[in-house]
Amino acid sequence: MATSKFPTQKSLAGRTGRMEAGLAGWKRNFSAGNHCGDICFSTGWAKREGDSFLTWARDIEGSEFEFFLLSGPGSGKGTQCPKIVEQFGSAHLCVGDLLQAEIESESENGTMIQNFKKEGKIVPSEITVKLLQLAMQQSDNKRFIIDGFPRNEENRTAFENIIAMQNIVVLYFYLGHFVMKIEPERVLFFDCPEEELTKRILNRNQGRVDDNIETIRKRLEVYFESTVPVINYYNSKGKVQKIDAQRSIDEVFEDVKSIFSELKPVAKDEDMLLVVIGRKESSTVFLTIGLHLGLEVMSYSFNYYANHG
Ligand SMILES: Nc1ncnc2c1ncn2[C@@H]1O[C@H](COP(=O)(O)OP(=O)(O)OP(=O)(O)O)[C@@H](O)[C@H]1O
Ligand SMILES: Nc1ccn([C@@H]2O[C@H](COP(=O)(O)O)[C@@H](O)[C@H]2O)c(=O)n1
Repeated sequence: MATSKFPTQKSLAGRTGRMEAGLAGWKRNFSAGNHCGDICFSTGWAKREGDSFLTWARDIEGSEFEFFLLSGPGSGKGTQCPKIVEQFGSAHLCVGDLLQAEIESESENGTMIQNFKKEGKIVPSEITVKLLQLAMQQSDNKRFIIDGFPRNEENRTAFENIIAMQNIVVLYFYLGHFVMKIEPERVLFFDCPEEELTKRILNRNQGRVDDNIETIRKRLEVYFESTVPVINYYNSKGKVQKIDAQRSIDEVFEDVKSIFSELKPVAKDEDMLLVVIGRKESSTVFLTIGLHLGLEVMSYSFNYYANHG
């Protein structure tokens, strides 16, 4: 989460016409000294026309949606992505490429990453998630296709807990639904048999250090052992869209296109209850998030405060 994008308390005070009720509540609590302590809760009803809850939650993360592309090595992820970008304008973030750029920049982790790659092993999430976050923050785009990630449970939980890893935890309630983690909007799975994957990689001819039969075997092993369970996890949540990838590039893209064309179902004029829980100054965060999202705060209160100090 790029908290730096949020307006500061100073700029917040300078904005008028919006969120007056919220500001009044915030000032009351701030002057009562309720802003500092171990845990504070701030809640309020907010509204924004034309956006669904999902889009709204994604704005907090700074993105409208994320698609994960999760399939076996050589299934055609890197081939389809430029086509998606061209047609739908999303940003393509290929974790394999981000790691390769680290190797080439000779950063301190470069050699270690290179060794993982040669072995077909998965680089620790600490590194990949950081690279991914940075790439997302640096992108002007708000729609991301994340290619080749999460490759294992560790990748998945590290990514989904980005928010919790910050000092503040933001919870959203909407009509009884409760979302605490950021998850991808959808997961595309290119279904392709092992023999075809191997054949494609061996014919790829891009000089990759891991495109040899020995490493391909290891990569496929890692794929079945570690990535397939992640795909199954998202499948159990109804997020996976399987595409038969053993067809021509154009035929595969036809299916991809129909999935992307369905995007952005938007509900109208929804009211939402935004709850912010933080170790400090949840009120400020509540209002800053509201402003950042262009929300009209309809009512607001600092409901609960507990000092465990
Ligand atoms: N539908 C297809 N039919 C035949 N060949 C394909 C198809 N899609 C991609 N290829 C070829 O297969 C090879 C692997 O494709 P690509 O690099 O897109 O796979 P990938 O899923 O990104 O692989 P990796 O995970 O190893 O990076 C490339 O040489 C590509 O041109
Ligand atoms: N989440 C990831 C993605 C990739 N890697 C490493 O990079 C290699 C190549 O990735 P491709 O997506 O291009 O197949 C892969 O074999 C891993 O070594 C990773 O560690 N974590």
